[in-house]
Amino acid sequence: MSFARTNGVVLHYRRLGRSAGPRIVFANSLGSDLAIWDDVADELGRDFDLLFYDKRGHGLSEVAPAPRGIADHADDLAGLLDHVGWGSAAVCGLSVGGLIAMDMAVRAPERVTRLVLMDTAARIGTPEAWNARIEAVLHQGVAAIGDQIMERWFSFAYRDAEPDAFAGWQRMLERTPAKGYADTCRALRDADLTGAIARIVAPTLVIAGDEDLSTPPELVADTARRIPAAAFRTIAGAGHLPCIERPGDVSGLLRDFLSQRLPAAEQGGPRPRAYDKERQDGRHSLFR
Ligand SMILES: O=C(O)CC1=CCC(=O)O1
Repeated sequence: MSFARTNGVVLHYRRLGRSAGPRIVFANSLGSDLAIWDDVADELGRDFDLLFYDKRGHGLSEVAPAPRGIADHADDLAGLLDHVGWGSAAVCGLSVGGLIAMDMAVRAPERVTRLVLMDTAARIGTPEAWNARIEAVLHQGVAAIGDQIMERWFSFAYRDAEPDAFAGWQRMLERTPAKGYADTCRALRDADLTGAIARIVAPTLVIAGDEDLSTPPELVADTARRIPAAAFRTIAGAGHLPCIERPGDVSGLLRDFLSQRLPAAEQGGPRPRAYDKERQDGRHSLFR
């Protein structure tokens, strides 16, 4: 368990895996903490250098006094990379974590070697829905919306097959500080990267759980189409959190994507011309 003060806030983070391996940092969804990646970490840790963290207002990270936008979350992540001495890394973001990852890929492309966007979109939800959620959480606590959110997070099959785990993930959600949760809802409400993501240059893999009710696959696919070098894949039998419901499928997709040879770009070096040509021609297997 480690902590770093970055961008004016103390973040909780954890490093796992093979320190000489390719680097991946994982950004979490609203109401979750870094435990959601545990099974993925078990599968990827042999080969990859892994960094997990709780975004501000979540898990063991500090709740900042004032609400901040997605760009501030991306700056938090950049500060954490500085703290651990990573100039660049593959960035994997889930839901609001995906917005954080997209923002970083747009504003600091040199830091993002590859991008994995999971169950996310350039714009998520409506201002009205976010305002209603903020009101509910600030007046009644996160538990007041817990049942409703859990229905969107997990497939019915998972709820039936894993009742104890389902209850455990609901406790994670409901223990999120109300202010940290509401502040992140505000950041989501105000975020629209629809135009900006056309500028993403990192090779990108976009993943959707085919039973996701929060960011349905069509919405996720629409975001993939707006990113120049993006491949889109669905995971069968998963809701909004495929890293919990289908960690083997998630790890397999990440491993394939991150193991494809993009030599000099891997740790932030210049991308070879041949690769760009291949990408433009649509011949690279990830960009069909
Ligand atoms: O809580 C939800 O409805 C799902 C979600 C939306 C953005 C996020 O990070 O999670």
